[in-house]
Amino acid sequence: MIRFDAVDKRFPNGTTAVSRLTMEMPEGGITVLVGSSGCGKTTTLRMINRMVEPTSGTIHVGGTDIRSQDAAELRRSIGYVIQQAGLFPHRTILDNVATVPLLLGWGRRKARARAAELLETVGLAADTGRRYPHQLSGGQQQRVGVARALAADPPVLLMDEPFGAVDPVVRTQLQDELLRLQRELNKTIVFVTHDVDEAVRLGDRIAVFRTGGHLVQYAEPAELLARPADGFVADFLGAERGLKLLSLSTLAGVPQATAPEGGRWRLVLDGSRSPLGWRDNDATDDAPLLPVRALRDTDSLLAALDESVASPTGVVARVDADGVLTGVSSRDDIHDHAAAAHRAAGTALGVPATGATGSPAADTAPDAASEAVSADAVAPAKHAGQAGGGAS
Ligand SMILES: Nc1ncnc2c1ncn2[C@@H]1O[C@H](COP(=O)(O)OP(=O)(O)OP(=O)(O)O)[C@@H](O)[C@H]1O
Repeated sequence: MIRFDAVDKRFPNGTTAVSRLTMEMPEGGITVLVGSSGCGKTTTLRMINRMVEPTSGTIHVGGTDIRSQDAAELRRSIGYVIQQAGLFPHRTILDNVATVPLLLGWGRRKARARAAELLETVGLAADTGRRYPHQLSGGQQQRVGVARALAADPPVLLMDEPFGAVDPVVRTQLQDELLRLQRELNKTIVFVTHDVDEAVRLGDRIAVFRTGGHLVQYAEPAELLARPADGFVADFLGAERGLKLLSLSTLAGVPQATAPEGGRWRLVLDGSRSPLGWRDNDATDDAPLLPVRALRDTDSLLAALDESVASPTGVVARVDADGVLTGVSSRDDIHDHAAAAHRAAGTALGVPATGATGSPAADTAPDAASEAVSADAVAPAKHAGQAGGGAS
């Protein structure tokens, strides 16, 4: 766990970057720091590995006051990933990844073996190791950056806008990879981003900062979206707060019926009972099938809502993990469930907002028990590994 106690940072030019920051970043979780430009996110991150020293207050990592540790040693024990990856241009990818193990005295052979293993872990081909950074795409460079940060197997990983410079498709892939890695590695990750969707997708907890390094709200994504502490947080989260909240709920609890027969639309299946598309019975026999985006229980309610309005059939095809049809869900059932998920998260007007809370234990859980929505349905979709995606 990382703990900030009344931490201030004032730079010599008089700028207050961080003000009286008290918060805990839980072990094995992803804590995301968000807020407008210049609000102190990077300064907060860099104080954790002593690249920036606090003006006052204390920071503990794993129970140890970081001032009691040698700064260089501390830095080597904490992974650090930045935008543009920050790779050494004249070193091969393998040597870039092996940097910290070599500094730690592992020996060249062992360090390179570890580097090769990590390239595979982050989804890069083995021969990537022989190349130089300029011979890789931006997304590949970011993967190398993550591999390099993981090289010495540090318990803590600091990530400063690591996916900020890549296009949206690659960004989503990198986010998926990070979530996959995190399920295996269980690191304590502190992640800075400007992007609310990225924060909601990745964060176990999200800290929203305002200029001057003031922590305005610190909560789980669902609570943040359902109960922004004030107008600043609500504005920062954006107009589609309600839809973003649905990206955190899964389709699991939505009722299913058998696929329609005899009406205008018929679901065509292949030999393994996987949906191929919708047949319009009013159209000619040679008319192409209408595409179907079949969804699994682990897909998000947002994906289901999207499919339910995009499909003229008004129903969403549901499949199991093998892609085999399990039934269909109606637009009305999906809408009802979406509304229930909102109520469960406490979005009803008039629910008092929660302010900045330093300790995770101080936050109140949404009162889900009274709502007609199953626990599965409000489980974060990201942990199911299928956030927003459709079955294919
Ligand atoms: N070395 C420095 N000397 C003086 N002021 C600094 C220094 N580093 C940062 N600042 C100021 O401290 C404030 C917080 O900066 P910081 O980089 O932490 O913000 P940020 O939230 O990460 O911003 P961004 O999202 O734009 O990266 C800003 O006003 C910035 O100009």
